[in-house]
Amino acid sequence: MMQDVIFIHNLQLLASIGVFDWEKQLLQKLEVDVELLTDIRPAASSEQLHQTLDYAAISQRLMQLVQSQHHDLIETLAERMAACLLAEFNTPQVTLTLRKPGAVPAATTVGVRICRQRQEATLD
Ligand SMILES: Nc1nc2c(c(=O)[nH]1)N=C([C@H](O)[C@@H](O)CO)CN2
Repeated sequence: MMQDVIFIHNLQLLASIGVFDWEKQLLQKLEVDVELLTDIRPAASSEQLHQTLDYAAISQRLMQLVQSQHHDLIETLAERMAACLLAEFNTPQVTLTLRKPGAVPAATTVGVRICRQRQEATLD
């Protein structure tokens, strides 16, 4: 069973995000954690970056996606991020947490967590 994980924790992004008009006029801080299922053994034995999931490339892609357009809901952005990672990187499953720390002043943070699998994925 494939159970290794490449992860990125607390990737900080500036995004045009929110349902209210004032939120369309500025950028707000978002934080992302992602975990991508993989098998690290081929890369571990070959030491070849192309045989694993490049966390720098994944981070770059998420930053690019966030900057591409305004999103009203963090749900929409989280789904787009997970779909993008499943389509463009060699992983059968993505778990993603998206936080919007400034959204509720009385709370440390708020957000969503989703787990999405590739349609044709078999996990064992
Ligand atoms: N479940 C959600 N609730 C709310 C969202 C959201 O994206 N998902 N967004 C807002 C506003 O944009 C808010 O962040 C402004 O402070 C409210 N609730």
